[in-house]
Amino acid sequence: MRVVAAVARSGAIGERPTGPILVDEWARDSDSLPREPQCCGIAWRARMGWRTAASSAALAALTALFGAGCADSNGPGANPESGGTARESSTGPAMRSTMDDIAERGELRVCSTGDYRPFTYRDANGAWSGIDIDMARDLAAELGVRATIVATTWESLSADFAQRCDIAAGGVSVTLKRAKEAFFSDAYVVDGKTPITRCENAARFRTLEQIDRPGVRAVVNPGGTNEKFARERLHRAEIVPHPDNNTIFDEIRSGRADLMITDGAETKWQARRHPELCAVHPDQPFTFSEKAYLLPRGDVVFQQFVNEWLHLRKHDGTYDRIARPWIG
Ligand SMILES: O=C(O)C(=O)C[C@]1(C(=O)O)C=C[C@@H](O)C=C1
Repeated sequence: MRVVAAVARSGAIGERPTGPILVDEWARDSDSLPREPQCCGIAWRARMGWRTAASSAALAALTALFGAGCADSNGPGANPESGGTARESSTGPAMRSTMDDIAERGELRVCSTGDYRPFTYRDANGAWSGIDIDMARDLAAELGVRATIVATTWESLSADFAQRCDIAAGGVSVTLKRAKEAFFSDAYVVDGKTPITRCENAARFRTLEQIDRPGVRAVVNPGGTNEKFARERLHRAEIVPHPDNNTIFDEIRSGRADLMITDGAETKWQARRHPELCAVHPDQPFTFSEKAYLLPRGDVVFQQFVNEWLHLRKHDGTYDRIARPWIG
């Protein structure tokens, strides 16, 4: 699993970067990130880059709300003593945000599935753990509220999120389908789909051509990007649905299924837990995908805050500290 140190450090807002800047396994980045110009109390991060293009209209509205001085940090309003207008307009009518609802409620509602380690897990006693569970708790602490984890499923994630949650966390992949309905935070992990199988079969299932053959049983959890991948890419192999993602790897161990194609991070975690299972080329997966937090559509204020928090936590050691016990 690779970690995104910064999604895009150059280019104007809305401009697609040449590619994510990656660091190896949880490596710490240096302090050498370029400083972003602060504008009207908001860091207009160039690293927000192309993903923010989706919210450019909302950003434009925010810019208008906070004043034209935002456009030029050397322009009128940049210096509070210059008598410019930016400061005045920033005290104008406040833009209502999920941030305000969270503060009033005293609670951050976090949708999570609890079935995808190392990111989210709910044990038999109902206790939650995982990298993204701890990260969500850290976000709640930063907001000065309690975190309430709201159990959801991959099939009902989008609907549950829209109705019941402020954020969804737990290995959520960025997809364009979801991006039509919600915002995403910046990505914090780059991953992709790769096979996991019993080790004696690892050489047999390296390519999709090898896997997609009659007689091969690929077990699949419903509702997420795994199922989408399997249904789009496997036509001759048998797709074996298994509804419980916490017991799905037992299907492979027992021999009832031959393999599963899932995210590299999960194959590594499960292979460490079950030595008879092998992650097949988890660092050269079949696909490119990113993990991010799902956020309310249109709420640029909350999105900006979450991105600032995430950026700092990726660089102050918090993310590494939380992730290390899960990834070794
Ligand atoms: O849908 C997504 O966002 C996911 O990445 C979740 C998903 C999936 O693709 O089904 C990924 C791996 C886990 O095995 C469970 C769920």
